[in-house]
Amino acid sequence: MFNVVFVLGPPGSGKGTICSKIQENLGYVHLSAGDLLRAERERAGSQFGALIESHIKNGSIVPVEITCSLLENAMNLHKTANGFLVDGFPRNADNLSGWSKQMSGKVHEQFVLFLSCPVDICINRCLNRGEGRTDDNVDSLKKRVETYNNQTFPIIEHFGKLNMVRKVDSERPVEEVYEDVVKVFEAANQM
Ligand SMILES: Nc1ncnc2c1ncn2[C@@H]1O[C@H](COP(=O)(O)OP(=O)(O)OP(=O)(O)O)[C@@H](O)[C@H]1O
Ligand SMILES: Nc1ccn([C@@H]2O[C@H](COP(=O)(O)O)[C@@H](O)[C@H]2O)c(=O)n1
Ligand SMILES: [Mg+2]
Repeated sequence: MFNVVFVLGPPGSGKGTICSKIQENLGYVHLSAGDLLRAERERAGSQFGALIESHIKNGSIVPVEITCSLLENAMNLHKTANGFLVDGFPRNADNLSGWSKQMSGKVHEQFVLFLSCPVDICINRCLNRGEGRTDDNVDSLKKRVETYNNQTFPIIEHFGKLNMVRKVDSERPVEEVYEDVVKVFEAANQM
């Protein structure tokens, strides 16, 4: 059974940055749903490239069957990992129900790491990220934030009702955020 930590927060809240550091130090494997979708978009022969790009530009959510299969395939490549950081998933009700259908009995969901940061700061971080992403522009970011507010935040609230959310303020410098994140992992792994 794979241990899974979902990592959620607004676009630009620092999910990828913090997950890299956890992967480096705590033996969890970082799987970013967005990165997996971008890789699938670029894969020669993929039948989903155009569909994925259209969702990415519009800040909308790709059907779960595609994303969940990419995640499960990636997990199966790292069978000895301590656990997986599933970054940017589940993002909406379709993601959540599809994941439950495909993954129940195969994973243990430890908790949800919620990186909380004001949206104006997040948008500025994305606009200055400098990675050439097709969705790091003002139009796409407006739509991504709308999707986050209307579809993703309710998923965080859903997990909150199950007492699974560990919230960390990610408006602060990376090192400070990471220090608190490590405490969350230490507490979870002592139980
Ligand atoms: N705590 C922080 N303080 C300042 N800048 C940060 C912080 N965390 C991340 N950044 C920077 O903000 C940008 C976005 O960070 P990152 O890619 O980790 O966010 P993300 O949550 O994964 O975003 P997305 O949802 O768009 O993939 C990057 O340029 C990163 O270096
Ligand atoms: N569960 C997901 C995750 C992401 N997407 C699409 O990818 C875009 C970029 O995601 P990042 O986490 O890298 O910011 C996102 O806006 C979605 O279009 C998705 O569909 N499902
Ligand atoms: Mg990211």
